[in-house]
This record gives sequence, structure tokens and C-alpha cells, in this order.
Amino acid sequence: MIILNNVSRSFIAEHIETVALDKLSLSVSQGEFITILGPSGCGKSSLLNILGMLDDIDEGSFVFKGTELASASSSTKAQLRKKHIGFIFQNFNLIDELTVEQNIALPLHYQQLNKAQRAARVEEVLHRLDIAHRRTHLPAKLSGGQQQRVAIARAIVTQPDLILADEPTGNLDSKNSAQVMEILRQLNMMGTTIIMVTHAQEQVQYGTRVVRLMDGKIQQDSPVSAQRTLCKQEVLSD
Ligand SMILES: Nc1ncnc2c1ncn2[C@@H]1O[C@H](COP(=O)(O)OP(=O)(O)OP(=O)(O)O)[C@@H](O)[C@H]1O
Repeated sequence: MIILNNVSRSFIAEHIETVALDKLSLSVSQGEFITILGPSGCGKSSLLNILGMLDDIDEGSFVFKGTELASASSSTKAQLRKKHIGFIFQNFNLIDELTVEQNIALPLHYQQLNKAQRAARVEEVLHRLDIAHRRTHLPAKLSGGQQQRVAIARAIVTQPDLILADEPTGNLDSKNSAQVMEILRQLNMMGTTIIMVTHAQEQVQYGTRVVRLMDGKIQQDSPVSAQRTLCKQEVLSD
């Protein structure tokens, strides 16, 4: 699905160059759930931004589903992004003035679906994430855990192949964090590829593979035991 080969990305600020990614190579197959760990500043967000086609590489090769992106146009990247990728952020990034269902419906405006198809998709994820009873609420009226469930609903309403999650539990308490991680695990079990950045070492157990970055390079890349021995939890209760 993804092949990064010798990818580098640097930033220059106040005449000082920072190498965020240093000749990094990484292949990701459909169906993996990769947890990316590493100390602050090691390049985790830079990597996720590149994978999400929100930023460009300086050097190397990035092939996404057979398309080389190093030389692709912005519109090609935008099309691939809208079709294949869902994003989940630490701060939820919901639009304050829109209701739960309006927030969830937003990405569908860029898809070729009619009104009835859009409504059906929104309905399906509202129920799947157990937020149907909050459909007319504004984000400010929701708890952090509920807001993140709305954000996940918005990320999956387009039925993406890949979810990129940047510290999705960074603003949640332990109960809501466990709910969100269980939702991600279930999405992965149903075939969605997930790449997640986290500071929470214990979340590695939800994934299939762990990648540890250090100074813009991969320091560790190892599978997580096939037996993901999580207890089944009541994950979607309020
Ligand atoms: N837009 C930018 N301009 C200048 N420097 C940047 C920019 N983005 C990232 N960097 C630098 O690149 C390096 C990697 O940053 P990145 O945000 O990818 O790290 P990170 O591992 O996600 O950190 P954290 O865990 O603190 O979020 C850091 O030294 C950072 O200061």
C-alpha cells in the first residue's frame, strides 16, 4: 500500500536546518496497524504529514497504491487523499458551529454520492460509534470522548483504506482512551489499515507492528504478537 524509500524532509527556521526525516524507508501493507513511537522531535508528525500527503518529501520516493508521489501534482495527491485516507487528530478538529451530523457529513461533499447515499452513510456511522442520540448537538456540548468518536465517525464515513491518527487519545482520560483504542482495533480487524502516532507505550498492544523513530530514522521495527489478548470491553457506552 505504502512504500517509502530513503525519504528525507528538512525544515529551515531562522537559518538553522532541522532534519526531521533522514533517509527513512518503510513499507506498509494493507491491513496493518502500526504504532509509531519515539521522543519529542524525532519526526513522528513529519512522517504522518507526509503519509497523509499534507506535506512533500525533499528526497527519496513515496509510492502510495502504485502512484509515485514525489513527482505527482497537488490535484493527484488531493484526489488520492480524499479517496483513501481518513485523519484523526489529538484535538478532534471538529467545526464548532456545525452539529455532530453536519461535521460527520463534511467529507462526503467531496465524494460522488447523492443526497440519500450521503444520509445513509452518516446514519450508519452515527450508530456504529454510538453517537446517534447526539446528532443535533454542537461539539462544545459533548465530552472529549464523544468528540473523538464524532471525529472517528467523520474519518471513516468515506470508507477509507487508511486511517492516520496523530495522538488520538492525547486529550482523553484512561476510560475514553481505551474506548478509542478499541474502536481503532475493531476498524483494523475489519480491514482498515491504521498508522497511529502515540506517546503511550501501552497502546502498542492494540496494533500489529511497532515502529520506533529516533532522530528522523527508524530505530526499531517489529511485529506485535499475533495474539492480541485484549479483553472485550463495553467500549461504546457513554
Ligand atoms: N514546519 C516546521 N518548521 C521548522 N521545523 C519543523 C517544522 N516541523 C517540524 N519541525 C522540526 O522537525 C523535527 C521533527 O518534528 P516532528 O513534529 O515531526 O516531531 P515529533 O516526533 O512529532 O514531535 P512531538 O512528539 O513533540 O510532536 C523537530 O525538530 C521540529 O522542530
